[in-house]
Amino acid sequence: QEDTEASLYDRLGGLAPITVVVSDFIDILLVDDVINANPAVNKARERVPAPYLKYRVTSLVCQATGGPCEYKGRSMYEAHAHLDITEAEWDHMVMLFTELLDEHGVPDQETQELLAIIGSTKGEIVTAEGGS
Ligand code: HEM
Repeated sequence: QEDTEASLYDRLGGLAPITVVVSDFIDILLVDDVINANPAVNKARERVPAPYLKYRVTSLVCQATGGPCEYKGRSMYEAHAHLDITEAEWDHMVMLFTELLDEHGVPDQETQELLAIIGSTKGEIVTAEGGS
């Protein structure tokens, strides 16, 4: 990446479009049957307010894309270890995210960069041992 290239944050249009995509994405995950089949995730859904999650995920994405936010939440491992997230649930989440970016008209280059950022967290988030 050249120094002169705009940050991913700027190319996505800044905080307003990022908040919309994050909000839509969390709304989709909260009612998704595959994700909610995980009992620990389903339970967390009742305990953790959606607006809180949207705020935290937005500040993380804003920071990771080069925006002016500072993520102050837990590490990805601390936030997800108790959820026993499987590889299959992860793959399903990535599929839903990719579809959503397409619906919002996010171009291919920016989509690939966002998927790379998400992908870099997989090792901390997918902690389930077996299939389930
Ligand atoms: C299948 C994939 C995922 C599922 C099912 C999932 C689900 C959840 C749930 C249920 C919580 C609340 C946990 C609790 O407080 O008990 C949470 C927190 C969070 N997740 Fe995820 N997550 C996934 C992937 C991701 C990814 C890819 C990111 C960002 C790259 C992310 C960012 C966060 C953040 C920032 C929090 C809040 C941390 C805090 O409270 O300090 N999650 N997630």
